Amino acid sequence: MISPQPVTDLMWAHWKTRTMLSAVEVGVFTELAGTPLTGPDLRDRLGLHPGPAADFFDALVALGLLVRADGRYANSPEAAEYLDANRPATYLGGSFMTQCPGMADDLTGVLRTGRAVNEAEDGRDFYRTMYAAAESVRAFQKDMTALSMGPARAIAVKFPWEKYRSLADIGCAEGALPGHVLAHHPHLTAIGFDLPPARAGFLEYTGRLGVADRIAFQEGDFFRDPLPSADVLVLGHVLHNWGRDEKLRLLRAAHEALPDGGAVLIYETLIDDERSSNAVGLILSLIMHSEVPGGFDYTGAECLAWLREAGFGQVCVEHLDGPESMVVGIK
Ligand SMILES: C[S@@+](CC[C@H](N)C(=O)[O-])C[C@H]1O[C@@H](n2cnc3c(N)ncnc32)[C@H](O)[C@@H]1O
Repeated sequence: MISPQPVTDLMWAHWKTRTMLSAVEVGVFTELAGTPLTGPDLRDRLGLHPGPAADFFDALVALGLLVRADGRYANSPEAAEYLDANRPATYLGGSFMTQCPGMADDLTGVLRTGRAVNEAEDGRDFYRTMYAAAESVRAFQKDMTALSMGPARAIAVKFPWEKYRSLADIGCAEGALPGHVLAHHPHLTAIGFDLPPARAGFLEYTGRLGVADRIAFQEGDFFRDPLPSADVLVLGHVLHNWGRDEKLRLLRAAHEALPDGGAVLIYETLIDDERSSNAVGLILSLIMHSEVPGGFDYTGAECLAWLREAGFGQVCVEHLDGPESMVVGIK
């Protein structure tokens, strides 16, 4: 008999997400920061009804977000790091709250029409609209940090930074990648390169990480201006916004800007070469179809071929964390 479990698991995934979001919304993880509490104390501080509270807290234990010891609840290490609103350099809860509810409601329409829900014509149009108001710039940047925190921290330890002195993050948003890499590697300096509206958020976020004296923001348009020069050029979740020709244009520009021996480092939720196991990579590609027409996610094999076409001799793919991988090309 074929078990229905794989499909019911996907339905329950929705409820698991909903439970985490309610915990973020009522402030469970922020309340528990540094202070384990009994169930009744936690419930009273959060103003929750006694009926469902115990099941709610224990569900969070089962989800790995809380731990329970000696009758008290405490944050798991992951919840303490990423869901406590008082730790703004690593807090992801706010972005989850805005990204998750209703986010995918328009997917069926996109599948039927092939048109972006926001009616953007391409990536340029998407950013023009997104960056029209300061609040939407900051909200977008926080969403980018929620996506790039995992790969940024993995890249900080997996890439051989000891061989290099400088990096430039092209399309840096808030600067999660250079911020976390510099926090791990005191010998490095960095430039964050992005459109002018990204500046304020970049300075605020990297300032919080205590690396402001080794990092600078350089405004520019990567389709019009030369890329900054550095030993390593990073393109994180950038190529997937664009069509094949623009992807190649960016890789050629990176090759031109790098010194001999310099590296381009691309990180994305790379689709596996068989296009059958990295569901997040494939779903993110669907999100590109619904937000930035022309953009698409791609496999490691495709990226290696583009890098060779752009002139990079030595190229490789390495898994980072969860659905994310990096592709490196040496000039
Ligand atoms: C999808 S976000 C990725 C942000 C970040 N690298 C990350 O991994 O979270 C793409 C970034 O490219 C920037 N960008 C888009 N068009 C650009 C252009 N023409 N020139 C420079 N930056 C651009 C956007 O402002 C945005 O910060």
